[in-house]
Amino acid sequence: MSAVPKVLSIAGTDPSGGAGIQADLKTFSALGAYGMTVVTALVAQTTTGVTGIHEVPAEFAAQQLDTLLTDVPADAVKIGMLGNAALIKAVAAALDIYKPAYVVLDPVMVAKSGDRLLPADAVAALRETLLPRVDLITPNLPEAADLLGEEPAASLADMHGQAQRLRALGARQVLLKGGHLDGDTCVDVLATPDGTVELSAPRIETTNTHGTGCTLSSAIAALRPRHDGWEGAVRAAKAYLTEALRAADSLHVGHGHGPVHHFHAIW
Ligand SMILES: Nc1ncnc2c1ncn2[C@@H]1O[C@H](COP(=O)(O)OP(=O)(O)OP(=O)(O)O)[C@@H](O)[C@H]1O
Ligand SMILES: Cc1ncc(CO)c(N)n1
Repeated sequence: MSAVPKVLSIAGTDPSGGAGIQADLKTFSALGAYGMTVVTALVAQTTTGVTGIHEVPAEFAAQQLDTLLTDVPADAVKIGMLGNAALIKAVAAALDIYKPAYVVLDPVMVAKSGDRLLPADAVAALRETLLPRVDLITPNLPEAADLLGEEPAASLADMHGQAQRLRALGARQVLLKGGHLDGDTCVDVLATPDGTVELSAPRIETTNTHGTGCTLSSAIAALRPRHDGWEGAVRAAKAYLTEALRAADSLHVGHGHGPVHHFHAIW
């Protein structure tokens, strides 16, 4: 077997364990990767919403990155909640220094509960500073609309157009997630330099959707070192997420949108 990939999540916390850095670590472990973390923000949140955010000073996020990456290089990096423009710039600077092979950016802006996790005035920093430095971005429909300054896509045809326009902004690969559209299937659009493909999965009927975006982006980061290209890693990650949504059926956590379940074995 090839060496175990060491995968870093740079993200905020979720004490309920369903989203954020906790979801990322569970995903890494379930997929056989070695997980590492740099926390950007402590978030008081659960399945029902966010009650407070305590951001880490950008210099201290940089110190965590330097301390970690000088000892343990990451084979892949997933970036989630960053919270403000200073944190965005600190992460961009670390990418320039340490040059990890694979970087996935989930441009987290708003939690499923509707609470903002990135102020509107920091979206430009994300677009201009980070987007050109990463390999893949994984926006949902409202996030793509915010990055482009357009209305959210209302159809698959709109999604194709927006995925292409996000590439034109400098993102090398774009996975535009269609979970927010209606229908029996959840279709995401992957735009790469080779063209645009639709990735479809059955829509699981469940209210346990807390952490779907975090799980998908960290699964892609964990799987990318084991695949030849982005499309294979993204397809495998989406299959994993669909199983985690199915497994959430036996999980009863909280009074809001329950988390997906990273079921892999019973010992
Ligand atoms: N009910 C469902 N069944 C199957 N797949 C789903 C379902 N809901 C979302 N997905 C898939 O989950 C992934 C995340 O999609 P979504 O658009 O919900 O992301 P998100 O809004 O960023 O999530 P989050 O709220 O965690 O930030 C996509 O691949 C989407 O197609
Ligand atoms: C910290 C964190 N990151 C991402 C999400 C996804 O919405 C969340 N709820 N919390």
